[in-house]
Amino acid sequence: MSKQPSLYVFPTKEELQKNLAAYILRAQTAAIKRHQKFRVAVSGGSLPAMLNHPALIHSPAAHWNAWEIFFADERCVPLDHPDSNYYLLKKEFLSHLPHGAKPTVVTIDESLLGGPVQEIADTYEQQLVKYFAARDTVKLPIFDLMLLGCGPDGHTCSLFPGHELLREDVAWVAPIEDSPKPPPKRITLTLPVVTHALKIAFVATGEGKQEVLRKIFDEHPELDGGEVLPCALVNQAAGDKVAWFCDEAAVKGVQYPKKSSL
Ligand SMILES: O=C1O[C@H](COP(=O)(O)O)[C@@H](O)[C@H](O)[C@H]1O
Repeated sequence: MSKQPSLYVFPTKEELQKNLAAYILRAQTAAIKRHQKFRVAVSGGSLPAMLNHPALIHSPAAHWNAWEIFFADERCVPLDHPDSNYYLLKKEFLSHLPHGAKPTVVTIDESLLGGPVQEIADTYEQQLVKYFAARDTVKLPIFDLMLLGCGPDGHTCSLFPGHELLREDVAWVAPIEDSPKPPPKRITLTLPVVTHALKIAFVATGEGKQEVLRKIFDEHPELDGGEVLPCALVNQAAGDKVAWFCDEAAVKGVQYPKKSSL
């Protein structure tokens, strides 16, 4: 059995969204069967808009009230600020859900903004402990699904190339105060938490992602002692739990074997 991530490529945004919806609903159904809940972590950036498709939003297979939505990373700004990942998710996805759909959405504690970022991270981690500890009396939470973006520099969540946070192996949620991409103050799930999820889906589209996808899939800097990009670290650690959803523009020039259907 292959232990490699799957790289799915679709000819249109519409096809990508439909296949992503099918993948998410499959993960949801399996999770509900296992533990009556669907625990998913969601990124900001270009990801929330990809969820906005009738194949997901209006699917009769979606059990919204079983969804527990967490943030893969969040910017330390008010929840109604355009930089907030919650704000984006609400605008692009949550506000489009059918009447009566009431997923649980776990946001950062806004009352802590302005104080230490460490406290915002610790408080978010305590929220995770509250949701996960009853089932997972273990070292790490087990998300049913991570829905992640990939920045043009290879970052995911708020885990940036070369940053010391990539070595964090105790905390579930960590603060970052020097994010190279604004805003500088954020919190993020840590790499061990991300790679411990049952399934991890990346979405990367457009020619702006070509170069980084070539590096992630075709180059092996670790063999030459080079710097491994955060998205590549997830690929390495999580193997066939990882599925990439891309369009043709993003994978132009990528040699890694591609798939066209789930
Ligand atoms: O800053 C962030 O960027 C990444 C990637 O965003 P994208 O627009 O290139 O997809 C995103 O996944 C992360 O949640 C966000 O905080």
